[in-house]
Amino acid sequence: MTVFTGAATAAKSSTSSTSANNASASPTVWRKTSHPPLHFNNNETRNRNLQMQLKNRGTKDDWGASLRYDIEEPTSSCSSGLPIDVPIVRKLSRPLIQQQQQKMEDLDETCSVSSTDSDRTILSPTVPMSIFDKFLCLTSNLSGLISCIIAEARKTTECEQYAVFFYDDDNKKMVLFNNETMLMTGKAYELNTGIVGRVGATQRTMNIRDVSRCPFFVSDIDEQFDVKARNILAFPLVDSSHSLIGVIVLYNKTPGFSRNDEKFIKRFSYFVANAIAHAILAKQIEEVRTRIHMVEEFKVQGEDVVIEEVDIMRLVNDPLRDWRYFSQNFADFSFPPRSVGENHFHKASMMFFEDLGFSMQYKLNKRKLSFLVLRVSVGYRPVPYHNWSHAFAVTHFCWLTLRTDAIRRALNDMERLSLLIACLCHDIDHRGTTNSFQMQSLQKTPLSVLYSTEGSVLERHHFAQTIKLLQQEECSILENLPAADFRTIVNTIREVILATDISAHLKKQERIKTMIREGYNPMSFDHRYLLMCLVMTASDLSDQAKNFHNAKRIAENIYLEFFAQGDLELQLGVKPLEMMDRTNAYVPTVQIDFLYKIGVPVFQLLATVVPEGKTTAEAIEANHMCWVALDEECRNNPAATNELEYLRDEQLERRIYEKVRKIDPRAAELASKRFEPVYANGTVPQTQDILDHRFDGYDKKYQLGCHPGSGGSGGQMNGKQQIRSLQKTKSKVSL
Ligand SMILES: Nc1nc2c(ncn2[C@@H]2O[C@@H]3COP(=O)(O)O[C@H]3[C@H]2O)c(=O)[nH]1
Repeated sequence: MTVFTGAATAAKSSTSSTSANNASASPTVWRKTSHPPLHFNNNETRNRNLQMQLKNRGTKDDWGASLRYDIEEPTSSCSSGLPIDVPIVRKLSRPLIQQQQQKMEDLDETCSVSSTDSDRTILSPTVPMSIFDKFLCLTSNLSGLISCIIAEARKTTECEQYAVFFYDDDNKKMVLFNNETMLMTGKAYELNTGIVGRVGATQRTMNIRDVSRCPFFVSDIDEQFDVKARNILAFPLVDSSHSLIGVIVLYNKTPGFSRNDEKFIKRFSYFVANAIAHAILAKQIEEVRTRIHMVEEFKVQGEDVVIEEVDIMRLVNDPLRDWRYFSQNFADFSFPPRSVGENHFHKASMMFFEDLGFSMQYKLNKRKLSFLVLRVSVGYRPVPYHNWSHAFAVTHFCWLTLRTDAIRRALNDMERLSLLIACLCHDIDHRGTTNSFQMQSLQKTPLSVLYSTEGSVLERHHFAQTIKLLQQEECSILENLPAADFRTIVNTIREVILATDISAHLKKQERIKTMIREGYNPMSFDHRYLLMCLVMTASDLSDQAKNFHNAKRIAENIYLEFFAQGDLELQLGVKPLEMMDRTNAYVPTVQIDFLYKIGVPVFQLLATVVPEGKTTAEAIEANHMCWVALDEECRNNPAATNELEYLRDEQLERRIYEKVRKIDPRAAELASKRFEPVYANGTVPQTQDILDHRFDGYDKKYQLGCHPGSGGSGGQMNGKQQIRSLQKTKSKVSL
């Protein structure tokens, strides 16, 4: 059997001592990197091959287009005198030659390196099976697999850069792998163009010593990621079914890629090809799953829920209600709207449109409005906080604001109608996880695939769901509007729903402060936009501007969501934010920070434009004081905050009010203000605690054990300092 270990046999152009790594033989004779060795005993064959080499000299065929090799388990290596672990490489694509036993002395005579033991080992680098085990463990993460493969290749070949191309069999193109979410989204090139395309077409490795002298080199193709190629080792990835998977290009090794590098690559590429083939298959399966999920995402949440005719007729036939039907205090800014009971949310939502005159003014079809309100309510998922009761509470606060003289003067009717609809729909299909969860989670949620490039992933989805509802025949309440007005309202709804992304609000906060400081100018489109965003954000945070009991209980629901997300992230191997990690979160300090940096400023700003809402700023400042007092109480007793139950502790709540009363009696009065249980006229008294959304996590019973967070209330000020700072601010800004 003719056995060779790739003994390099440059054309006899230089002394036999030429190093295997020598860049090339004399300039006039192109070194054949892996041309069939000439050390056959049969002189006739030898001469024929020599003539072929000389004939091909300097032509495109003389470019080290190695023949395909296959790796065969060592069988007779012991008889060949080769070290036991050297795999025997047998050519597949050459005519099977007379099996001849290769004597080691032949190697000395023909190979271009001295055949000492160490060289022989170097000549035939084996690739430890442990590498392939590593590859096979990564087939579910294509990017990770590619990184691992390249790391192994660079470790052995010491190349500077690399590029990976996959073969798109459908379009017969080589596609650059750019780590994008979806496969085959990179730049595509014709097969057979450039070195990449030639290696793909011939399925043969090419080792180009000097790209500037290679006729196949095409810079636009063969130089990717701003690499300036000097030399290239490009090898095909061909799986065990001889299908081309792709091409890997290694750039710039000093002084050039050697025979050994080729040998290594030939062994390496076979396993790499199969590992990548599996990873691509896994990726394609994942993409199909994502596409299926994305199709699901385009469905309106709850669209499978049948809206019963009886429910529609109950709303349609319900006589027009005055707001006093729900409670004598229903129109107070301090009234906690959930207390009317979930069975009244739909009716009250209908009343908002009537009370503001929109039903008459825009000829809103009552049946369609009923259908929309019912369809919106089933569009919310039963998560602890971002649920239908949150949407109702937000819409109630918006209704309170829209009916004030200040807002009637500041905004036109279409803007006010847009705000009301936006509040009702602003969190439709919320999953109880944050935007950053959509973007960071390892498996890329379908929403992040759909919207991640623009940011505000969830808000864009909420808007998409809203528009789909408004376009449904049964819910098209805006059908009687002129097309231009419809577009104006839809655009306004989009802007204010996007404004509910708290990170978007923080970017606008300074502009809103400037608008307030300079005085609201109704002739300014920017001022109108900023005011609508402020009303939307205040409505979204309004639970924190009610009494402390309401604020605390709703905050509990927020942390139920946060902790459930933290549990999910831990399962996914992602470290959750401290405030979402139930074992580390300490709610009082998170609340103190959130109210001081976001909540209180929002209602102070709103109160300067809407004097009728002045009490909301006082209420949220009072709640900030309560959280500071709660923090002091809990710090003395850390064990008490091991669960969220302490937020339901009525005795603790009374102690908080006593502490605050000593500092600011007015604040204590606002924080402790409770409304009698609400019995809407003629309905069953409320039994179930409507603030209660008991919840056991998205997929696991949650283990509690949060401990007080280290350090103060975050930022540079502790709670007491923040209170003093707020009191100073209040004295400056005339509320
Ligand atoms: N920590 C904290 N965050 C809140 C509170 N109220 C609202 N938020 C956050 O403010 C965000 C406003 O937009 P979202 O409703 O999407 O999500 C809301 C919560 O993440 C609160 O009381 N505490």
